[in-house]
Amino acid sequence: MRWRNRTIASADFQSWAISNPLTRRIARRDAARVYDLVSGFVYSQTLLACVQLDLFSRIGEGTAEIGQLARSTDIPPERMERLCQAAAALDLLERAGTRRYRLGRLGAAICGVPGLDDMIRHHAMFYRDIADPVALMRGETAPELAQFWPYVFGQSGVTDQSVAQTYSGLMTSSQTLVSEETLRAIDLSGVQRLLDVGGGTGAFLKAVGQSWPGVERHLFDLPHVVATVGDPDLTVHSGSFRDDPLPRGHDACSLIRVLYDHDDDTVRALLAQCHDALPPGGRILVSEPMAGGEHPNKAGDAYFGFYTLAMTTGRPRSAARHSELLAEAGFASIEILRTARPFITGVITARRPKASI
Ligand SMILES: C[S@@+](CC[C@H](N)C(=O)[O-])C[C@H]1O[C@@H](n2cnc3c(N)ncnc32)[C@H](O)[C@@H]1O
Repeated sequence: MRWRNRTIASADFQSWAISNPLTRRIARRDAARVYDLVSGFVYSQTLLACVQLDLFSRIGEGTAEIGQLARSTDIPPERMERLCQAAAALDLLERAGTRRYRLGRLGAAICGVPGLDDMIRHHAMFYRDIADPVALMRGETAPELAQFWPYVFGQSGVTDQSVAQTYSGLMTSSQTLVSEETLRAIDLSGVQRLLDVGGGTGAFLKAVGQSWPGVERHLFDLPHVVATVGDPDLTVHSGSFRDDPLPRGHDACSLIRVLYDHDDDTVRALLAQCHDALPPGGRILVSEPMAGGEHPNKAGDAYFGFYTLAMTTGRPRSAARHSELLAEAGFASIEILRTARPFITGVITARRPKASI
């Protein structure tokens, strides 16, 4: 490895590799990847500008001319053209003639995911938080995300109904893909009563109802969050898992995108609570984006690593680490399930052993 890196890091080797027919392809690919790493932030900001200016919905299914887009967004035409060209380079838009654009494949895909535009918009805050990554890592900044997701600091943190509504709205809209992936991976046959702990506005339980209509669905979340649940088919329990006992009488419980918000001590206490609340043989389901452990991945380790850093709490965990924490809480039959899009979520199930008291 040391030899490999020393060789690759040599300028002479780089210029030889790019002209040698045997190594040219790899050298070009690596150079392009480095270029993308350097430019990644610009790409993200291009996307953010498109979303903030509603370019995708302005263009819709048709085409739009630069002058028209410039007038409707109050951006000078020359700059609008720059943005459209940048967006076209990223497959967000496509050229449809001189100074005219239609949606590109990625722009169309973004329109097809409900709530994704809101998710992208809230990244403006995250980007500000990571603008000085070293200061963030040293703890010298006051990240905005820590204020945006105040519930992680406990029940008392949420006092403003509008704050609860904003983050619940984001969670609900981003839940569609997570539910899809989770429900594709798990089998709920035999489950009679499911408690979704930290269930937000009930989007996951709604999806459970569609795929598993026989399952009785219960939701537990903070008082300000459950106040936004409008589904009469759900039984709602309000409380904080930090201070209140979890409701009993369920044979399964789920934690969807809950654990990565919290430190190990909170997670240990919560898993122990879930274990105690379940009957012997009861199932627990954990679904959230996961880090890669020995094989670091972009979504878990890079994106959520920094996201939770900016939240100033929580961390992404690998499936192996989740398994350790589940075993520590007394769970057995731990299974790491495969999902088609692990960058959206990873899924683990386990059971309270039949013999445990
Ligand atoms: C990241 S959101 C996930 C919501 C939902 N499970 C989803 O995937 O869309 C985390 C959820 O945990 C809830 N939560 C955080 N701390 C809590 C606590 N102490 N007691 C109960 N729920 C809590 C939040 O209110 C929020 O709804």
